[in-house]
Amino acid sequence: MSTAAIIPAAGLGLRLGGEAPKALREVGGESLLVHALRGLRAATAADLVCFVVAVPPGSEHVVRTLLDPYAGDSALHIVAGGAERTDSVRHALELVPAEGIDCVLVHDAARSFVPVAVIERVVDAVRAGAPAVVPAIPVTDTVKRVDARGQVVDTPDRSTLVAVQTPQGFEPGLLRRAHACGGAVTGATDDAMLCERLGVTVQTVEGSEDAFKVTRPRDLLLAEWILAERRSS
Ligand SMILES: Nc1ccn([C@@H]2O[C@H](COP(=O)(O)OP(=O)(O)OP(=O)(O)O)[C@@H](O)[C@H]2O)c(=O)n1
Ligand SMILES: C[C@](O)(CO)[C@H](O)COP(=O)(O)O
Repeated sequence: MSTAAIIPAAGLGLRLGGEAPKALREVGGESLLVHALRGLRAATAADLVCFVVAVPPGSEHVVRTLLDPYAGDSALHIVAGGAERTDSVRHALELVPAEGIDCVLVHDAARSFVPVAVIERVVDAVRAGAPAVVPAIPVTDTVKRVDARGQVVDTPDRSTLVAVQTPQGFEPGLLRRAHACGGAVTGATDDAMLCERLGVTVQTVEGSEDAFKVTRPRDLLLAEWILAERRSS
C-alpha cells in the first residue's frame, strides 16, 4: 500500500514578519516548503504516491515551478488554501486518491526539519493499526489554564501533557470523515483534534525538538543552525 502527503503551506507567516508566505521563506538558500517536502520524500520515497500542497491563493503556479524538481516519482498537486489551516487541509484532502492509500500524512510546511525517524514512526504506527497518530514531546513549561481576565483557573498535571507536532498520520477514511464533520468545529488547531471529536483514540509516538514549528523570527536562526549541523555531519 501507499502513502499520500498533504502539506498545508498557505499560511501568511504574520508572526514571522509577513513579508512573504512563511512556506516560501528561505533557510540555507531553500524555502521551508522545499525542506519539508524533501524530508517527507527521504522517509517515504518508495511509497509516496502524491503530495498535495495547499498554498496561498494566486501562488499556485509559482509553487508548482518551485517544487517540480523535488517531487521525484510522486504526483504533485497544488491547491489554493483556505482561511484557516483546517480549511487548507480539507481542500487538499479532496485531491488525495480514493483508492490504494493506507496512510495519509498531514505535515506543516513550517515544521520543515522534522527528522526522518519521526516520520517513519508515524507511518509505522498507522500501518500497525492505529487510525490516528501524532508525534509528541514532553512539555517543559508549567502550563496554566486562565480566564478572560488573565487570572489562573488551574494548573494541569504536567506529567499528563505533551506538545504535538507533525506529520500526523491517519487512516484515509477516518481523515475524510473527520474533515466532513469538521465544518461544525470551530478552533480546531490540528487534524487529530477532529478525529478526537469523533471519539477516535489518537496514538502518540516519540517526536523531536527538531520538528519545531518555524513561527517567529528567532526560529529562523535555530533552523539555520540545525541545517548547518546536518550539512556538516
Ligand atoms: N490558512 C492557513 C494557515 C496556515 N496554514 C499552514 O499551516 C501550518 C501551520 O500554520 P502556522 O505555523 O500558524 O502558519 P501561519 O498561519 O503562516 O502563521 P501566522 O499565524 O504567523 O501567520 C503552516 O505550514 C501554514 O502554512 C495553511 O495551510 N493555511
Ligand atoms: C498542527 C500543529 O502544528 C500541531 O502542533 C499546530 O496545532 C498548528 O498550529 P498553528 O497555530 O496553525 O501554527
